Amino acid sequence: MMKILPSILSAHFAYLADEVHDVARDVDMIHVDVMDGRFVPNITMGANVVEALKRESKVAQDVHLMVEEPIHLLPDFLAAGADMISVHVEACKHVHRAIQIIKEGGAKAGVALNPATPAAVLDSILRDVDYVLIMTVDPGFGGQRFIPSMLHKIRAVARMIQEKQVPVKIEVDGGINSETLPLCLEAGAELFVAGSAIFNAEDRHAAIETLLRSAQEK
Ligand SMILES: O=C(CO)[C@@H](O)[C@H](O)COP(=O)(O)O
Repeated sequence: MMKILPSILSAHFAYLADEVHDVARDVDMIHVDVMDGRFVPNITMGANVVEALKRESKVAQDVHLMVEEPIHLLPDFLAAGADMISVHVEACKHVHRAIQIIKEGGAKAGVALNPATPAAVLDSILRDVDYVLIMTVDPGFGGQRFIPSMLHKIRAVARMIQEKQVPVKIEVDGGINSETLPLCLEAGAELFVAGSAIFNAEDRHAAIETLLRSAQEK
C-alpha cells in the first residue's frame, strides 16, 4: 500500500509542532531528515527533536540519517521513539551492524542510497532490511529537481526484491510531486517522501490529496 510521508525539513521550524499536527490529520508517518554538516552540507535536527515531537503527536517518525558513521547515534534515536531509521551505505562502514542495532531497538531498518550509488550494492544487504530509501536528488536540501534516471534504479531494486522474494519496501525521496510520484509508483516505489510539495503549499491537506490523486490517475 502506498504512503505519503511529509518531510518536515520543509516545515516552518519555529512552529514545528503545529506543522506536524497539520499534516498528521492526513498521514500516519512523517519523515525526519537528520543532517550532520559532514555527509551533507547542512545541519538540521537530532534525537531531541524526535523525542519532543513524539510527546506532541502520535504520528510515526521515519528518521533518515544523513550522517557520517551513524552507529553511535542509533541508541539515542531508538530511545527517542523513532519508528523507522535509515542509514546511508556511503556513510556507514558496518551497515549490517547498524541494521541489527535498529531492528533490535524495535524500529524498522532501512538503507539509503545516493543517486550515484548503484543498486548492486544492495546485493548483500537486501535480505536484512525492511526498506530501501532511493534518493532521487543528492541529499542535503529540500526543493531540488527529481533526477529522472533514478527511475531505472527503482526498477532495478524492485526486480532484485522480486528475485530474492523479500518483503522490502522501496521509499523515494527528493523532488516528489504529482508529476514524479506516479512515475516512481509505476517503477515500484511504495513510500513517497515529499517536503516542498506539501509544506510550501498554503493548504497541506489539499497538497496531500493532490499527491494521492496523482497516484490513482496513473
Ligand atoms: O532528504 C531530503 C533532502 O536531503 C528530503 O527529505 C527533502 O526534504 C525532500 O524535499 P523535497 O525535494 O520534497 O522538497
